[in-house]
Amino acid sequence: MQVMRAAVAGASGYAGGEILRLLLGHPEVEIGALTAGSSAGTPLGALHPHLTPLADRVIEETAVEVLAGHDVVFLALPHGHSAALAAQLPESVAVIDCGADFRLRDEQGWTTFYDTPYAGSWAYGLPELPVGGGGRQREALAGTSHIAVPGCYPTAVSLALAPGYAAGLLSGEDVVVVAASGTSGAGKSLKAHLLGAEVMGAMSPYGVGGGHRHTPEIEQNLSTASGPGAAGVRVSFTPTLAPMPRGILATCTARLLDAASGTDAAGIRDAWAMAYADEPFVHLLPEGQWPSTASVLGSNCVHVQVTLDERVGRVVAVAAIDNLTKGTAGAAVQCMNLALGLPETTGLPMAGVAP
Ligand SMILES: NC(=O)C1=CN([C@@H]2O[C@H](COP(=O)(O)OP(=O)(O)OC[C@H]3O[C@@H](n4cnc5c(N)ncnc54)[C@H](OP(=O)(O)O)[C@@H]3O)[C@@H](O)[C@H]2O)C=CC1
Ligand SMILES: CC(=O)N[C@@H](CCC(=O)OP(=O)(O)O)C(=O)O
Repeated sequence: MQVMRAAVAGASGYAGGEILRLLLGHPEVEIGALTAGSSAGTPLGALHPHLTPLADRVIEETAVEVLAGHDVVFLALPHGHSAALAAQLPESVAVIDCGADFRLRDEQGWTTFYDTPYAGSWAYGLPELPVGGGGRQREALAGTSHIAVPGCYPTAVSLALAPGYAAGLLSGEDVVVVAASGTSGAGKSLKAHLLGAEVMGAMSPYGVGGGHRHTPEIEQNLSTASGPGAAGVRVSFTPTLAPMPRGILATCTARLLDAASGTDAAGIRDAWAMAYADEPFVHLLPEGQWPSTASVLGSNCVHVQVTLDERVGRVVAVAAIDNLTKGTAGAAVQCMNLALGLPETTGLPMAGVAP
């Protein structure tokens, strides 16, 4: 097969760096242009010393002329930059956008949570998401040329809870999610609250009270899993910042639907086991073993566990991912594989780095 040439815009950032780490191990891809903003002209090795084979490659300016001429372009830029760039790239180029710009199908949801104009929506890049009524989201991705990579929290939360919605077990009201993220989720540019002394040894919530922009994306995904005709899903989502560089641990609880109130813990487990039996990257852990961010570090896997809190009639589902791998760059490469017609798992790590 012909080797594909891939360009990475935002190569100096955390997401761009992780895409490059994965592409270095991808057998069907040759790394083309590396572009960014203020760091144009800098050797990549000065910014990502861990990417040794690319240390001498010099970052270029992010411009259409530099990115065109590749088979695939990864956009790992701040929100609001993707639409203008993507519109100018030739149609033959597959575009995989790690930003939020094209994730939401509902314009109202976008304008409530984002401050840039609504750009529309692209095929949503969470292949494993069950689609209510049958099928998976991957069917919408095969051969598509423009894909919106999910946000990191929506990936963890959606995969934790979706089997319960696809199986018609969970109520869409009264869903509560608390998720912790490592600091790399906030990007590389220094932010006052992420300076070492403040974040080390502390866990703190942010976006409290329904203000986090991933809320509509999580609701969109769980509504997709519920299927047409089902009531929409409303989520109370609280993110927290954890003193670790990478990882997301999402703890999600939802009430059993009245119609499913006779379901016991074994029945819940069966629904999750069936949903993920054939998914290469989503692992329902053995009973009694709970996900930990340490076990998915550097891998494209999602670890999931679920149980029933019988006393209060709530399902408790927990998922762990590496926010930079399955939460961004791994998902982006998985989407590229689907867009280009390659086997979905090509070049993606199944094993984490531990201890
Ligand atoms: N970090 C994460 O866990 C996740 C990130 N994402 C998304 O991925 C995208 C990148 O995030 P992340 O890597 O964390 O962010 P970083 O802040 O680490 O990197 C941002 C990148 O964008 C470049 N950039 C900034 N402004 C411009 C500009 N005006 N023109 C060209 N390039 C520019 C930067 O270049 P320079 O350094 O030269 O200024 C840098 O390469 C964002 O949309 C983010 O929301 C999605 C899911 C999870
Ligand atoms: C710890 C932290 O700050 N995390 C980021 C989420 C990063 C992410 O998923 O990115 P998108 O911006 O692409 O949606 C946040 O909460 O904003």
